Amino acid sequence: MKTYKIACIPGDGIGKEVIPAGQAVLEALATSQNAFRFDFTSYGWGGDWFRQHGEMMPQNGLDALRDKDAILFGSAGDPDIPDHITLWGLRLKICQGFDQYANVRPTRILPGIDAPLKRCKPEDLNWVIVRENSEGEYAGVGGRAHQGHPIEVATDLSVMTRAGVERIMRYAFKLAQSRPRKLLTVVTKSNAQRHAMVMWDEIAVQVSKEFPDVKWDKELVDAATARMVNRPATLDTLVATNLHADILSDLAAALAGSLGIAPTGNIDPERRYPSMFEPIHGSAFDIMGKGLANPVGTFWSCVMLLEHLGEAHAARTLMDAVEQVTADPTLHTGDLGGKATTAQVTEAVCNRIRAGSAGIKAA
Ligand SMILES: NC(=O)C1=CN([C@@H]2O[C@H](COP(=O)(O)OP(=O)(O)OC[C@H]3O[C@@H](n4cnc5c(N)ncnc54)[C@H](O)[C@@H]3O)[C@@H](O)[C@H]2O)C=CC1
Ligand SMILES: CC(=O)C(=O)O
Ligand SMILES: [K+]
Ligand SMILES: [Mn+2]
Repeated sequence: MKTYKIACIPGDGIGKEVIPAGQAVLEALATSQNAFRFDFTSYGWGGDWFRQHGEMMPQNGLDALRDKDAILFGSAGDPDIPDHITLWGLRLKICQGFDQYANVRPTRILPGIDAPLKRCKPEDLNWVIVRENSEGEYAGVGGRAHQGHPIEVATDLSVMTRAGVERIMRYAFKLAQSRPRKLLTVVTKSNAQRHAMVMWDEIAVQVSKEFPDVKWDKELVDAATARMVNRPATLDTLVATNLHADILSDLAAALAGSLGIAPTGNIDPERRYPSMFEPIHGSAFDIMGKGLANPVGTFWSCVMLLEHLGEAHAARTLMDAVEQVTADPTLHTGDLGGKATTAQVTEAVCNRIRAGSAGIKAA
């Protein structure tokens, strides 16, 4: 039987709660479908590892992940360690080390979820945000000098390469082409950022010629926020820089009901390295350790992981189970206005998976 090697990295905060939940639903799927197996290896990297070893993950940690079929990731972020240390020491080390340059963030309003926009029907909000995930504002280029003196200076330089922009544009156009509406919005800020973002726009025009059947438009990022709120149905696939898409995707998740339901894949489209799947949220210091975290963002990320592995049937089964559970408000966690715990939602999804496959076996 096909066995997939999956690295699990819960990381910090509620990552430690939602990743075991994700593993449980994947196990339930494997057991009930009996078509493939998972070989999970868990890594205790993150803030606790940092306290013991002075680093978020071992220097050569990527070597342990290299031969995995996929990585399931929780969050990097610890209340007692600066956020830039935790993020760069773990998540960005993996994303950049494995050149996972396409960060894919689908959002839609799942059944049973009371989204905050009163004029937005569920069918009006069905987006995928493609985030450039390897350079731009998060290239890590910059520095500080004269530290502690009145003349202190600090820079974070946004770096965009032609190769980097071309590959993310091509990925986004291809993804838009694969979706029914074949509609792409290129998010930019080329009015104020007059060098790299102008190149970004130019490359969008060039790459668009390879995709004559994709309708596309351009929107400045500030106006894009308003369009998401006021005219959500005019959007389908969006492509944006690392920082812009980071912000827009939290907004998208909130408009669909909660940060706790939104998934993402950090994809290496060329499959040179394993890709990494994670909920878009962070460590959620305010609720960590209480069993209150919504695991749906992780489950949906597991759906993306399964799709990446080519297990389309299992992916659909899991998404169906998740949607059956969100449809029941008694199974909503606090972020969705409910009282359910992480464990109750997880158990409910596992039960739906088992019931679904029992139904198929009986039929
Ligand atoms: N990919 C990653 O590893 C990420 C790491 N972070 C890190 O996480 C830490 C906290 O960051 P914040 O800005 O507070 O963002 P956050 O996403 O952790 O939390 C923002 C708000 O959303 C709520 N929330 C998030 N996920 C939830 C879930 N699954 N269920 C219920 N409620 C949920 C939290 O309780 C909080 O009120 C920081 O250290 C940050 O750097 C933040 C985002 C992504
Ligand atoms: C770090 C962060 O906020 C993200 O990857 O979404
Ligand atoms: K995360
Ligand atoms: Mn973010």
